[in-house]
Amino acid sequence: MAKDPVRVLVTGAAGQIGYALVPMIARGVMLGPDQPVILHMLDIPPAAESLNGVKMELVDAAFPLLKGVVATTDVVEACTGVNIAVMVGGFPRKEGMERKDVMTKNVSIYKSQASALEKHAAANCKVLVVANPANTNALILKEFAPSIPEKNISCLTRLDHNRALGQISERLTVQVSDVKNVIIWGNHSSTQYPDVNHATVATSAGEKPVRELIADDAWLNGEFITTVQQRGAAIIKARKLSSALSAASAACDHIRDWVLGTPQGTWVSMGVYSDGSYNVPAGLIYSFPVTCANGEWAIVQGKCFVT
Ligand SMILES: NC(=O)c1ccc[n+]([C@@H]2O[C@H](COP(=O)([O-])OP(=O)(O)OC[C@H]3O[C@@H](n4cnc5c(N)ncnc54)[C@H](O)[C@@H]3O)[C@@H](O)[C@H]2O)c1
Ligand SMILES: O=C(O)C[C@H](O)C(=O)O
Repeated sequence: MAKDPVRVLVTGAAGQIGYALVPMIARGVMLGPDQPVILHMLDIPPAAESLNGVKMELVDAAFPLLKGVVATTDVVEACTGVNIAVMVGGFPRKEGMERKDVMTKNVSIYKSQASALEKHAAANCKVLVVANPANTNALILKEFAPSIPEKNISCLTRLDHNRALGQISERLTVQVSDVKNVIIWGNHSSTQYPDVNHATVATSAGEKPVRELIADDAWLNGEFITTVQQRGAAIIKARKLSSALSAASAACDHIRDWVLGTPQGTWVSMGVYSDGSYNVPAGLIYSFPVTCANGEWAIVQGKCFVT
């Protein structure tokens, strides 16, 4: 029997991440190839015409899984009945700025959208904040939507996680799909700590530690870390725009693993509220290693990087 459609909200849908993300969702990249979806797309009035253009393209693409499109500048209409909310709406930083420099503009958006989600989203809606500063925006959303369970509010550090996998795979000339269990600790900012101390690579002789295979601690403790920390800035310098296709893909990975589960023996990085694990103050939104099953994440314990 065909599944009921899932309603997925994308805010900032007329922007560049939105333009990369909505076709991925409509193709089943986020929720699976047998899961019908109804897309809710929100943007602000100056972007209304462009948003309508995205809607026209979604119709023209004739995605078999796409059962409806709501394209609106009305936050209540956008949030009504949504099961998943991907919060991309906001302003990206420009070259030379830190992500916290867009804080004033973006945080106020998350205050007002928190109450719309709280009042109008489906019960148990899962929320992913992408817009920067992502951890702070998620924290604001959590504080201003107290009836949404804390465990349902997360922010994106999967892009950093995927960037770390990508750097290891390039360095070792192995398939990125053979590398797993890196960890991004902390904020989606240049203060994050990308950790390879438990990461492994699948080889013909079994799983081997990344540190052993790379055999270059100076690179792993230096250039590797700064490359991952600074990758967002490097993309902005190269493209004159911030990352979009990789951010959209990471958002799909984040939601897919949260809803459908992480593979056995694999963890991923998610920005989630701290329960005090690893002595991170309780209530902060912080990136930890997590496994997911039955639609719930759990922080992986015992992977402390301070030895
Ligand atoms: N967490 C991550 O890994 C990650 C990665 C890449 C980008 N980002 C962030 O994602 C955000 C979006 O990036 P982008 O490149 O798509 O930007 P963009 O400027 O291309 O698109 C943002 C869209 O948000 C819309 N918007 C602004 N205020 C809004 C509001 N109140 N409600 C709804 N929509 C609103 C804008 O009109 C625009 O269409 C930025 O903050 C960027 O820094 C985060
Ligand atoms: O770096 C940025 O400002 C955009 C995004 O957060 C990224 O990491 O690519």
